[in-house]
Amino acid sequence: MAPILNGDVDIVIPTIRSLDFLENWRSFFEPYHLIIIQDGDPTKVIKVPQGFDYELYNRDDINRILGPKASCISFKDGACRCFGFLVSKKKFIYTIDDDCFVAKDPSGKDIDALAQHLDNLTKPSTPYFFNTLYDPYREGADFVRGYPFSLREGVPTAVSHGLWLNIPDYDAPTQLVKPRERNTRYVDAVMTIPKGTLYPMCAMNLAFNRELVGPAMYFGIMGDGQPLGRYDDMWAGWCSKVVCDHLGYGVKTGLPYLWHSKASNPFVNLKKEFKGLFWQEEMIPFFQSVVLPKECTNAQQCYLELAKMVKEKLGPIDPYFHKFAAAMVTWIEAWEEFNAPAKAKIDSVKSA
Ligand SMILES: O=c1ccn([C@@H]2O[C@H](COP(=O)(O)OP(=O)(O)O[C@H]3O[C@@H](CO)[C@H](O)[C@H]3O)[C@@H](O)[C@H]2O)c(=O)[nH]1
Ligand SMILES: [Mn+2]
Repeated sequence: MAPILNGDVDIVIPTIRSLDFLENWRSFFEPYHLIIIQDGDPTKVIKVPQGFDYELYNRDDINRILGPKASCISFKDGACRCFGFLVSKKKFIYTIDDDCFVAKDPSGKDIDALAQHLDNLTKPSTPYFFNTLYDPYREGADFVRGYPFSLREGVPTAVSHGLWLNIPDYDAPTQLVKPRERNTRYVDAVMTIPKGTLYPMCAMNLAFNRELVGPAMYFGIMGDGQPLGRYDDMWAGWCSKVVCDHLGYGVKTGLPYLWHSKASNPFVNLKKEFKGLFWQEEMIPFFQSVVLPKECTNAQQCYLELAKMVKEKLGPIDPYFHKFAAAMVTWIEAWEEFNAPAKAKIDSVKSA
């Protein structure tokens, strides 16, 4: 793949707090364009540190730009970040939370997380056969004996999922029983998540190829007025993984690390997550059973088919999933409006 230029990347940041953390990233982020999604009170002024090239959207902007379609963008939840994915025109997206800082590798060197993500996204993935020496395209590694030569070309990588030192991304029950647990383990590896395997995608340190999988990176209707929160990135991770598996794209996890500085309140988190803790026992078998039609040849078409399946298969769990399926269609309508001129198969879903 051609080398990535600064102009090929947007950094999307959801914030309901402050952007002071950007000072810590200045040497790595200053050459790139930022898309800041200001959640919460639109009258609050969020200061962007001097010298950054950015566009900032608050709730009033989202409502003005999307009109009635704004209903598919969450309010009072980090899920609002997907509005930035929608309005971006770039090939690559990196999204990061505002309480994440530059981590150091075991040698004490600052980790340029964005550079590692872009390296992950420009090298192939190996979803069809696991390489036990991890990333075979990395300097100093290769495919091990017995690895089929017919599979060594790999497939395009659509998602790069990074990790976090210090505060781990635990669910509320785990946070409550292990309040002082910190992740101090730096694992020097990047792995492809095998085809047919789901994973808990965390949006704290996440990059993806917007052209390959952007339409499937919808973070759902969470937060204010919704029965669920903190399953925004999980939902997008399950949807994008089944879409990548269907389209023959790869998903990687591992390096880079960043330093997650703040533990969110476990009691607030428990309230947000509560229904998800048991609904996920039905959502995950649903995603594991998804088979997308071969006629679906891009992420938009796959996503509209998924919306139909969500309505049919998850709708019986709770009326929320009917709303969710409708929001998935609205998201694609907005995506088409902002991106692909070609009309996706929206009519067929609408008539379903
Ligand atoms: O109402 C809100 C709450 C938060 N944000 C912004 O979203 C990110 C993540 O917030 P926070 O760091 O408080 O949440 P964590 O529990 O550490 O993060 C995990 O939960 C996921 C969000 O569901 C997140 O992707 C995971 O990493 C910050 O930038 C907040 O400012 C918001 O915009 N609105
Ligand atoms: Mn956090």
